Amino acid sequence: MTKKLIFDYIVVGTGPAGSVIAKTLTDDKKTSVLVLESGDNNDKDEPIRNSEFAMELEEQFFAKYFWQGEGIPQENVDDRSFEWTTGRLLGGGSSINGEQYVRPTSAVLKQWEALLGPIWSPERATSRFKTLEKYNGKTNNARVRGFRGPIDIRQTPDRPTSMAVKLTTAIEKATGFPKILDYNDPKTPLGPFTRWQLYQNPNGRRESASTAFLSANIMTPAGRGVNGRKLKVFTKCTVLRVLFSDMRAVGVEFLIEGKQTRAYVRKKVIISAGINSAQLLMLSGIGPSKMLKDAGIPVKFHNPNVGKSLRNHTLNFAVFSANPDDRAHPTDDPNALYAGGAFLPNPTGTNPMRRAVQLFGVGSDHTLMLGIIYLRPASRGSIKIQNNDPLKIVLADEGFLKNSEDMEQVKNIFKIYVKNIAAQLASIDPTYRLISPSPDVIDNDARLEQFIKDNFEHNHHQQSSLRMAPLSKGGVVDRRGNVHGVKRLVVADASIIPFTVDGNTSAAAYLIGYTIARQLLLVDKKLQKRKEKTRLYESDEE
Ligand SMILES: Cc1cc2nc3c(=O)[nH]c(=O)nc-3n(C[C@H](O)[C@H](O)[C@H](O)COP(=O)(O)OP(=O)(O)OC[C@H]3O[C@@H](n4cnc5c(N)ncnc54)[C@H](O)[C@@H]3O)c2cc1C
Repeated sequence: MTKKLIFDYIVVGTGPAGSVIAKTLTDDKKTSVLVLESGDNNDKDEPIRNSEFAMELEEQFFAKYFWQGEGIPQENVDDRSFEWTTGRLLGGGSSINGEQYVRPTSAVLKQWEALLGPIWSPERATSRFKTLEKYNGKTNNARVRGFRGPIDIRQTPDRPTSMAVKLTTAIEKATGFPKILDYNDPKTPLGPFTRWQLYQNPNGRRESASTAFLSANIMTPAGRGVNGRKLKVFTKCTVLRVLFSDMRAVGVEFLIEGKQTRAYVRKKVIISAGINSAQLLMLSGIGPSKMLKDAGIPVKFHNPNVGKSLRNHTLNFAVFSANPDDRAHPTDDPNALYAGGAFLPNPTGTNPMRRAVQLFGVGSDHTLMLGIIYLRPASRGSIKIQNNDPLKIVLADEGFLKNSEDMEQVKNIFKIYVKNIAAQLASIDPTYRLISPSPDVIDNDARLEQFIKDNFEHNHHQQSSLRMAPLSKGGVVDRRGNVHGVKRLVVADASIIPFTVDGNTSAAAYLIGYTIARQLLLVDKKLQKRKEKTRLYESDEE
């Protein structure tokens, strides 16, 4: 690679945020974008295309498709360590995740708007989701759903299994929330439902950021933009740091085919590296000055907020015996993946209209597992670099259950929701019995606490380590993703989520990527107009 690489923009990472940015910026066929992705293009691999592998991917974290690593032992979870990973392949996390499509609710987006202004309002978010999605499902509110966008969303299955019907009926009876048709309708954010909305084509294949935004109508298999699109995508290429001229980002240094190389920008560098974005900022001299100095990195801008405020939802499971005659998946739809679900408020009755709990059923022949996500954790973690080696894993402390309030909330979910759902399920079909935790564990506070620790997991919903907020309010980037303290450097991905989202995180990452790409284009347009005006003015003067 001898030619100097110069583009209008460089995008690091092809997860939901990076992919939508790359496509949106190059739509005009004038703007040039270089995309650098550490992983390979595995879109054709059976485990990636075939949604039936989703659960296996989540359990096995295959080295071929995932970043390999663990976070630091979690003090409040008996020093257990948990995977610190995301997809390392085209599409990032969206190519290996559990496919659940959940938009953040208006309650959360109102917080975003109050802090950051109208570009993040619930109304604008709804309008952007409409543009992005191609909803293949039912709703009572078609005005808020999109049916022609690039991301295929399948509501599935058409005919729910008896297992899903029993579970959701039990949730309905146990909580008093009636079943809902479309949980992504901002008007119906709470209640049980039999049909999940999954990132899938109509035929049940996985829809990822790669298949939606970097597909054959956008680029060739070699990563070149088609139909005049000025796009270049390099895979197997790991960005090491951002290059600066004074305080202005001018390019990046990266490894490709084992060689250290540089690429430069005319406009901006955009980091969309997900859980690795904080590390990239720190390696580039933006972060807490003491940590950077200790690591031997020259400080470009001291910002103690970098890597702080990391959040993740908690995940636990309750296991029920099931009726052997009930099927886990419909015979005609093995890609349905889940046996019903629900979004519920805090079980103790505080904030009764706000989502705090996500439930999802996973069936097998003789059991029903109920996944329980607590969506409003108060605990915060942090990301620290160990030294100036870009390939050295960070010290990721997820801070699970650090705030004792979180343990109380998870216990309440078991004591109130799980116990009542178990009672209702048993009354609907006595073959459904709560096996784990057993009812006596739920009734014993100390044993329940231990069960929650032993059984603790997470759903890889890491967010907010580079919060989008004013500097004085713990921010790392402004409302348009511009990194505080330097110029021409943007972060756009799940790491900038300003307030914890109340559902899975990839929809928020798509929203962030798309919104920021649109803002960049808008600013470019304004600058262009200003330049034209100046030119006119100058020619009048001549
Ligand atoms: C196992 C699992 C299950 C999940 N289930 C769901 C689910 O069901 N629904 C849901 O909505 N969300 C789910 N998530 C979360 C969701 O996938 C992420 O929130 C989402 O992918 C984040 O998008 P992103 O664009 O911020 O970053 P990512 O998707 O993480 O993309 C970052 C990209 O940057 C690349 N990259 C990183 N560092 C570098 C570097 N230095 N140089 C070059 N490239 C780099 C990575 O390889 C990756 O491709 C799950 C995640 C995991 C891991």
